[in-house]
Amino acid sequence: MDATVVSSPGKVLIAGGYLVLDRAYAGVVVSTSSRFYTVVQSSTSSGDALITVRSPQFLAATWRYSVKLEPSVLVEDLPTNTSKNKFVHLALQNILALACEIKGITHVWNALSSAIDVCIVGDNDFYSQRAQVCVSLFTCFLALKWAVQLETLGLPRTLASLNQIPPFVSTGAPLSEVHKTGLGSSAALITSLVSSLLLHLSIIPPSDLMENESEGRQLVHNLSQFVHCLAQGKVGSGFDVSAAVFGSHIYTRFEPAVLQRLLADDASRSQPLLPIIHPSNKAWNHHISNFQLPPFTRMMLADVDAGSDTPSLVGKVLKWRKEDGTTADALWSSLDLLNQSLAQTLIKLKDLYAKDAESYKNSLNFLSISKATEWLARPRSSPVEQTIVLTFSEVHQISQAIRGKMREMGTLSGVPIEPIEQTELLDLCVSQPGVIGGGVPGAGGYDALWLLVCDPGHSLSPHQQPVEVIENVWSTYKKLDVSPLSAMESMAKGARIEQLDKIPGLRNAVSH
Ligand SMILES: Nc1ncnc2c1ncn2[C@@H]1O[C@H](COP(=O)(O)OP(=O)(O)O)[C@@H](O)[C@H]1O
Ligand SMILES: C[C@@](O)(CCOP(=O)(O)OP(=O)(O)O)CC(=O)O
Repeated sequence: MDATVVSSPGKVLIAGGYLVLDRAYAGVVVSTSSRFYTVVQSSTSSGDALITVRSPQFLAATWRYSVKLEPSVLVEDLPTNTSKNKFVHLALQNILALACEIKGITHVWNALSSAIDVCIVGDNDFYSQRAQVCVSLFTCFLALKWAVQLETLGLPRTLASLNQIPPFVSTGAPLSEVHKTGLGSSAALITSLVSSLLLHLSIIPPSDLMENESEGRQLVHNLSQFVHCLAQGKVGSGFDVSAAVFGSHIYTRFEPAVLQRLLADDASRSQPLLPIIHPSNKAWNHHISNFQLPPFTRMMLADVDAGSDTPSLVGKVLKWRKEDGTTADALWSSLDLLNQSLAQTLIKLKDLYAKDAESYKNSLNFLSISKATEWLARPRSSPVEQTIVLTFSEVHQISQAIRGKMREMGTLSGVPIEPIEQTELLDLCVSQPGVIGGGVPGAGGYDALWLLVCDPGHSLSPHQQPVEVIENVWSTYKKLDVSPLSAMESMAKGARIEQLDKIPGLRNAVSH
């Protein structure tokens, strides 16, 4: 039987951090070209395990499970497992339980008539190369591979250097020690695991993952959100899982009450899943509205420092919001206006391109070689081009205003949302030619930054492309350690069925 392969993208919340936790406010999430891949195959190995899950990029990352379907579904770690993976285990338990409820025990037994091997790999972007240098002596030794590639061999910290690293490279560390870059590894992993197994067990048809709005995709969403909340032990806004399922969009969260009974009952597993997880359950009131970055622009991401602990930032901001409701409400309202106008102005650019591609490209050539503060200095020769330049300039101003409000949130709540070190770096970046805007993604902190730059797709000689200008700023920046990520926006909308041999390096990674 052929392998069943599904990939799911990572995420960057470019606007709406903290606000998106409240259903009254929507966030703008961009899905990334960097993805998690789950490959399900029949297994030739015999033994007690019905399901073997492997993550070959990590040390000691094989988990073997026995499965009972009667009297109730029970997936158990084999005693020989040397580590546990709560996310994977909970996913398997609940996927099989839901599958039995939908298609019956006999169907699931037949689908599992031979043991299965599940292999999970993530694009290199999900894990920081730099962090490996310091996590442990052992990984220090192994990380020399990376250091040798990127520094000792004189390779600059650029996108071209990243491209020279083999796909799905081994991190040389156990999962527990690896430093994540904030692209949402667990959400992308759970979504690709849930989708691939629901497909493999014939619970959803492949056609459902080829469409954006199918019942199967909604089922994947609801089950992935549940498993993710259960594994994380908390209900976040869910924008990360939503991006992994649906791709870039404007996200309004679901009311957490929809999962309350299931989460409370998990230990006894006495509740049926289907009435709650089924797409027809109206209590799932999340809202997904279409969004995509404008043509000929590129999102650039940098992994900045040692990272921030999102839950502790969230706790402090929400505590302050409760204590100073009036100030917070005013801030939330003004920030939301800016967030929504950022989304709509970016969408407007897509429409302007659709109306007059030539004027759009002409404008982009000009924008690419001048700083945003100079874009309106001289009027353009045609009114259409003037409108396009004006609209790009609006995006710049709105994104700068959002940064200002996020800094205000940080100051008022005593949380380093855009700490001064990040402000200095971002100010330097957004003052470069061709840079439209940027900020700290999600909860902010020290760990990452995003930029939107013009990407005209042809040489601007004698000028550098904005992407190159930024790579240069990052690789020569001294005050912080800044590494680019190779991710850009994913044009594919969320979870996607893949062919094993069409993804460079995937078959090789899976066969290790
Ligand atoms: N490649 C992988 N293979 C298996 N499990 C993984 C992998 N990457 C992440 N995980 C699971 O996700 C967990 C990390 O979740 P979390 O700390 O919420 O990360 P994130 O913030 O990236 O979503 C890990 O402990 C592990 O259980
Ligand atoms: C604060 C938030 O609104 C956004 C956090 O976004 P991040 O992208 O910073 O999240 P992590 O993946 O956990 O690092 C919390 C939420 O929406 O759940």
